[in-house]
Amino acid sequence: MALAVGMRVLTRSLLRPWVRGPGATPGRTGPVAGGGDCVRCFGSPRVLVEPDPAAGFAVMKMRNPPVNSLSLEFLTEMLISLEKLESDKAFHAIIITSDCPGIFSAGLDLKEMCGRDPTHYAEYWKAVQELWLRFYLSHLVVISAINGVSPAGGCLLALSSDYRVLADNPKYAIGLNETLLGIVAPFWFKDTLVNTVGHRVAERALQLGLLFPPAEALRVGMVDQVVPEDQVQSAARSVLAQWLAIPGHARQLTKTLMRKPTADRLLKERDADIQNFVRFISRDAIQKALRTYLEKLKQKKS
Ligand SMILES: CC/C=C\CC/C=C/CC(=O)SCCNC(=O)CCNC(=O)[C@H](O)C(C)(C)COP(=O)(O)OP(=O)(O)OC[C@H]1O[C@@H](n2cnc3c(N)ncnc32)[C@H](O)[C@@H]1OP(=O)(O)O
Repeated sequence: MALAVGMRVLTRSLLRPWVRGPGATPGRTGPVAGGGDCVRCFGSPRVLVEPDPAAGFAVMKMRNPPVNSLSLEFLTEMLISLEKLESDKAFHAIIITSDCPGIFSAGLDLKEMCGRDPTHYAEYWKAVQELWLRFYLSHLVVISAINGVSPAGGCLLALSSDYRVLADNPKYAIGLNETLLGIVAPFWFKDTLVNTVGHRVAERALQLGLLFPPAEALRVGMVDQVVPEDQVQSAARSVLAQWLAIPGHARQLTKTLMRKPTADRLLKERDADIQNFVRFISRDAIQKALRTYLEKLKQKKS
C-alpha cells in the first residue's frame, strides 16, 4: 500500500524529460555518457532512461552512487521507469546497465535492513519483491550489460534478465554471497539461481556465498557472454537484435511459461515471505552481523 502511494507520488514528480549536464533544461538536448546527444532521455534522480523508440528499446542506467545499493527510493524509481517503458508500445526491450564506474549494483541497501523498525523492514521487503517480480516477468526483453561487480541483490537483478553480458574484468565478480554476511538468500533468490545455473552449482554457490569472476561466471552459466570491458554496451545491443527478431507474442508467452511457476511461488506466499523477512532481519544476532559487515566495509578503506 505504502509502496503504491509512494510510486504514484514519485511518478508525478520524477518522471519528467531528463536532460544531463550542468544547467540543462528539461526538454532540451543534453550530452549523454558515452558521447552523443540525448533528446528524449527521461528518468529520475537515480535512474536515467535513454530511449531509442525507433529501434524499440531503451537503456536504463542505474546511478545511485557510490555503489548502486538498492535503497527503497532507488527501487521505487526503477519500478516507475520500468512501468513507463512497459506501458509504451514503442518499446520491446531494455538494457540495464550502471552509471557508477566499476559497480553494477552492490545489492540490497544494508542501511535499509539495519537499525530500522519492523514497519520499515516490511515496506522495504515488499519493494524488493516487487522489483524482482516486475523484472522477472516483464514482457519486455531485458538484457543486463553488467559493467561492474554485482553481489547478492545486484546478482538477483542480473539473473532476472533474459540475457547477461559481463565485462571481462577480474574485479567484476557476480553471485549470491548472502551467507558471507550471515544472512540467508530467500527461496525466490535461490529459485532464480537454480533456474539459471542448475541445482548443484546453485547449492554450492549459495552455501559458500561464491562470487564468480567473469570466466567462472561464464563457465557455470551465471552469465551468457563475457566481452572486453569497452564492448559491453555494443555486445548487449547486438544480442538484442536476435531477441527482437522473434515474434513478440510467441517469445513473451514462452517467457511466461518458463518463469510463471517460479514467480507464482512468491505471489502465493508474499505476505508470509514479508513476515519471515521482518522476523529474521529483526533478530539481534542478524542485526549484529549486518553492523559488523558494514563496519568491515568501512575499515577496508582505512
Ligand atoms: C529471509 C531473508 C532474509 C534476508 C535476505 C536479505 C538479502 C540480502 C541480499 C543483499 O543484497 S545484501 C547486500 C550484499 N552486498 C554486499 O555484500 C556488497 C557489499 N559491498 C561491497 O562489497 C563493496 O562495497 C563493493 C565491492 C560493492 C564496492 O567496493 P568499493 O568500490 O571499494 O566501495 P566501498 O566498499 O568503499 O563502499 C562505498 C560505500 O558504500 C557503502 N556500501 C557498500 N555496499 C553497500 C550496500 N550493499 N548497502 C549499503 N551501503 C553499502 C559502503 O559502506 C561505503 O560507505 P561509506 O559510508 O563508508 O562511504
